[in-house]
Amino acid sequence: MSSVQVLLSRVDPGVPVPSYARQGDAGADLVTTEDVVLAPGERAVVGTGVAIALPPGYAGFVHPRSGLAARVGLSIVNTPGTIDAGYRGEIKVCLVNLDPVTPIELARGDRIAQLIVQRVAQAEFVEVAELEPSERGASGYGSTGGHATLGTEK
Ligand SMILES: O=c1ccn([C@H]2C[C@H](O)[C@@H](COP(=O)(O)OP(=O)(O)OP(=O)(O)O)O2)c(=O)[nH]1
Ligand SMILES: [Mg+2]
Repeated sequence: MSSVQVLLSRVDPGVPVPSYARQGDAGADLVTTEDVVLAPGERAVVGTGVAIALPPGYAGFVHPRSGLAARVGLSIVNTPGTIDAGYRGEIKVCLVNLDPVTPIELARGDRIAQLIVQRVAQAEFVEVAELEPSERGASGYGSTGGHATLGTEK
C-alpha cells in the first residue's frame, strides 16, 4: 500500500486526528465534534474537527462505517463525500439515519465516518462525433442479469 503525506490542521483541537484502526486499512476514522440525535429519516451535517491539504492529484472520499450502518442504520447522504485537493475547510459529514423506527444518538468524539485518500485523474474531455464500439456497448442497468426480481415483476 502506498503512503502519502497529508498536511492536517485541527480546527477543533479537542478531537483526535483521523487514524487508521489497523495497519493496511484503507479508511482513516473521522469523528463528530458534536453531540447529535437523528430521528428516523433525519439528516444532519456534523463537523469532524479537521482540515487537510491533499497534494494535487489526490482526493479524499468520506465513506460510512459498515458497523454503524448495519447495527443502527447510520449512513451518509452523499456517500462517498468528495474532498477536493484544494479544499482547506473543515471536513464535514452529512449523516442520515436510515432506520425507519429508532433514533440514533451520537456523542462528540464518536467515530462516524472514514476518509479514504485516493489518486485521481482530471479528465481532458475530447468531444468526438461517434465513440468507438465496445463489447458492452450501451447495455447497462442490469443488462447482465443477477438482480432480484421486483414485486411488480412477479
Ligand atoms: O462529505 C463532504 C463532501 C464535501 N465536503 C467539502 C470538501 C469539498 O471539496 C467541498 C465541495 O464538495 P462538493 O464538490 O461535493 O459539493 P458541491 O455542492 O459541488 O460544492 P462546490 O460548489 O463548493 O463544489 O465540500 C466535505 O467537507 N464533506
Ligand atoms: Mg463541487
